[in-house]
Amino acid sequence: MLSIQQVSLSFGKQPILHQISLEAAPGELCVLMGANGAGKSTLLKTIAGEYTHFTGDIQLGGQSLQQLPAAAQARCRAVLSQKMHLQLPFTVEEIVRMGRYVYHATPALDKAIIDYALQVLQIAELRERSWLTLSGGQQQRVHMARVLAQLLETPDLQTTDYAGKKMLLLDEPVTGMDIRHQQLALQLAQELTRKGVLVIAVLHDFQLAAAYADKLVLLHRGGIYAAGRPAEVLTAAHIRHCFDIDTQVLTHPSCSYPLIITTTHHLPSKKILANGNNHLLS
Ligand SMILES: Nc1ncnc2c1ncn2[C@@H]1O[C@H](COP(=O)(O)OP(=O)(O)OP(=O)(O)O)[C@@H](O)[C@H]1O
Repeated sequence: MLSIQQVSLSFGKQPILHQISLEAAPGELCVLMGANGAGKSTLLKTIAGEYTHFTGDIQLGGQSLQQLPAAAQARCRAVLSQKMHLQLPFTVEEIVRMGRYVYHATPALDKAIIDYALQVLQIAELRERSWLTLSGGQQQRVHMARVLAQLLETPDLQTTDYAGKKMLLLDEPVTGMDIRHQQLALQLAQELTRKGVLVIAVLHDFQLAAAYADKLVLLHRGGIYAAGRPAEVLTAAHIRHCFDIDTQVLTHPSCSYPLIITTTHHLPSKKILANGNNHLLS
């Protein structure tokens, strides 16, 4: 469904993505990981059509992304960005409704899908509230409901097969969510993959990535350092190289994925801290 061939992208003279090649199939949950600044959001935004000045080729369903009109892109993929800048006091329901603008569906179908998305994300009781007054985790759930409303064609997760038709791009979707809602959001993503949706998600949490990813792509300095099943990619050596921390990768009899525990902590030395932050140490 998604084919990325030798994609490179710079901002000014600064190269950010280098020769990225990646294939992702319908029904796959592909997780992008990497240290801060590795290029995850830039890659996601490029796939989302936000950055068009790349070299190489990105094909979506056999069509070059650059040939697909913006409206057609919006109907086949939904995007949850890392940062949402909303200054106006939209209600929760109004924000979820924004997901439906790309369609010209009947008001009854729009309402049924919005109601369904609000229920799935457990925010139905917040529907009249101003988004500005919500907690960070609640705001994130509203945005998950918005992208769900954009993706769905029927108000359920059973009747429609989306294979080859829909892609969901999630940039740090669980940031700010408590552990139960993190699980809820990723179980929803997993459920969507079972209906054929291709999901690409940026995650920072090793454990969540290991538990939910079908394919894990580890980015390092704008290139792909490793890609494959979580157990192949999340090795202590790869983590050491890309994150500069030591870990132990464990197996557990009741767990089908690797468990990662950190074994060393690399804080700056006391001398460096003292030079820069005297007031903190006094
Ligand atoms: N619009 C931009 N103009 C210039 N540089 C940018 C721009 N967007 C991102 N960068 C730079 O590109 C690099 C990759 O940024 P990106 O946001 O993709 O990283 P990331 O892997 O998502 O990091 P994080 O984990 O911190 O979210 C960083 O060095 C960043 O400063």
